[in-house]
Amino acid sequence: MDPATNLILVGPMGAGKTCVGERLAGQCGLRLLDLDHEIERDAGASVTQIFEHEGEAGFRARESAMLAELLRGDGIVLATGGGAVLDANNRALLRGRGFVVHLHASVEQQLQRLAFDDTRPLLARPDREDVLHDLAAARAPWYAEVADLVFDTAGLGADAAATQLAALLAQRWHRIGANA
Ligand SMILES: Nc1ncnc2c1ncn2[C@@H]1O[C@H](COP(=O)(O)OP(=O)(O)O)[C@@H](O)[C@H]1O
Ligand SMILES: O=C(O)C1=C[C@@H](OP(=O)(O)O)[C@@H](O)[C@H](O)C1
Ligand SMILES: [Mg+2]
Repeated sequence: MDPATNLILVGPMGAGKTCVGERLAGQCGLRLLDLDHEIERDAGASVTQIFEHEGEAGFRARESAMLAELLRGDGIVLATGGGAVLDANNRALLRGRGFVVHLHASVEQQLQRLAFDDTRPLLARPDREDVLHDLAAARAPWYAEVADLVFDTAGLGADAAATQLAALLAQRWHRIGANA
């Protein structure tokens, strides 16, 4: 962890990286960048379209390249995608370029939050619950490897999660140059 730099959110689909990240950035006076949104902007295509045309491997290559580009800068809140921790180089970059928060959500919460979502290609199948359990088991070591802090969003709406996380970060994240 480099205390001088960025705040990075990792965790599974539906944990709230994007929506809690937006609120948190506002509270911390930082800019939110969302890795998926930046990939989509750069590609001129949605994540789903990229998966369709280039496969998951194509998406992962774009994800690694964009992650490296975004983490060249300082002073951002970065909401990653759930699979950004799969690649060892990505994990080294995450650890080296920011304070990493693992936003945790249970599979039950993920299923509820994403019940009507059709923008996540890995969940475009009937056995979503099995997929989410398998991904959680496979990725748990990678989230643990990169995380400086684990924050469980259970029972908290996005606003409350951001407020509580901001309070925790004021104690735990010693950002050089920050007033807090
Ligand atoms: N703490 C929360 N409480 C209730 N709903 C949430 C919470 N966090 C996220 N959501 C909802 O879950 C969905 C996915 O959130 P999102 O921020 O896109 O997750 P991620 O980026 O981690 O995949 C959105 O509809 C969002 O409003
Ligand atoms: O878990 C994953 O592998 C993915 C998570 C998604 O982002 P969110 O975690 O923001 O949903 C997105 O990057 C893509 O659909 C793949
Ligand atoms: Mg997201």
